[in-house]
Amino acid sequence: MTQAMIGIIGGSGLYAIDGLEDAEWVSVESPWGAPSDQILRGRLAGTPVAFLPRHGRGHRHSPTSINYRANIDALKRIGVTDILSFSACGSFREEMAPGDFVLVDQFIDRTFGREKSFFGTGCVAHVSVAEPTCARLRAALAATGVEGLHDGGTYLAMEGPQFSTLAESRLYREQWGCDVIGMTNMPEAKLAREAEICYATVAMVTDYDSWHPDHGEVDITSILKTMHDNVDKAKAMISAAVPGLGGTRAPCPHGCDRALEYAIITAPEARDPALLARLDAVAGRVL
Ligand SMILES: CSC[C@H]1O[C@H](OP(=O)(O)O)[C@H](O)[C@@H]1O
Ligand SMILES: Nc1ncnc2[nH]cnc12
Repeated sequence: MTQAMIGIIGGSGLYAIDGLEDAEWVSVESPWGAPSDQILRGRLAGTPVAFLPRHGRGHRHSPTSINYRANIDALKRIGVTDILSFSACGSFREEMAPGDFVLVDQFIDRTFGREKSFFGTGCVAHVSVAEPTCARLRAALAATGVEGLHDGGTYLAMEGPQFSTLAESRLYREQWGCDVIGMTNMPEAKLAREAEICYATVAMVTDYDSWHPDHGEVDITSILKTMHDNVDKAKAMISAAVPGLGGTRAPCPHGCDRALEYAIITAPEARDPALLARLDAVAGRVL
């Protein structure tokens, strides 16, 4: 039986968490390059936790330059079974107001120019991301009952780093039915699925993007202020959710932890040994 270790990826404004027992920042080497930062490892109410600041401490990496593969590989390598991703986002819904949190259940991936898979020439795999976040983790987060929580929402992942034009904002909201927008949760969620790690996103609303007639353009100063106000709520949510996810971990009822079971289609004799070596942590279970 697997022991749960909860990975927490902190987005803009969330660069560390407090209250971890035996906390230490550890360096994790990955064959996929350098992760965003060291990982803060410790225990929360006895449950092993590994925290990674997505942009690095001091916010050094842009959404495009984050090495998402190294981040997910490093978390897998130190034993993470479940990831709670925390992210700042813009809102397309009047009722999803700045300060509210949205438990994302779907994504539209409009990012480009990022490495989106651990697999490729020499080892081809196709996993399903029809349900890109884990319903079991979402339920645990919903049960924390923090104020202003919306259970379900579609997150538009854009490349950035510039915010959207008004026409894009209206398109995503009116034609595509998106609820929130951010720049980082893709390919992160896809890579977590390839690594067989359950993944859930808490999108923390900081602004109304640019569509809202009463709120004007997105402005980074007010985003950072709202984000600053959101951080305590995020930390409270982490403290409330993590203990219930700890202990011996039954197989995920939604199959996130078995995503690779039938996904690799390259014949064993056609596989590239160099790529297989890099896949040791991510896909070692099935290789
Ligand atoms: C600081 S606003 C733009 C920035 O914030 C979000 O990052 P994260 O998802 O890591 O919180 C957004 O996606 C942009 O990268
Ligand atoms: N409006 C917005 N668009 C993209 N990413 C964001 N992060 C926070 N607000 C955002």
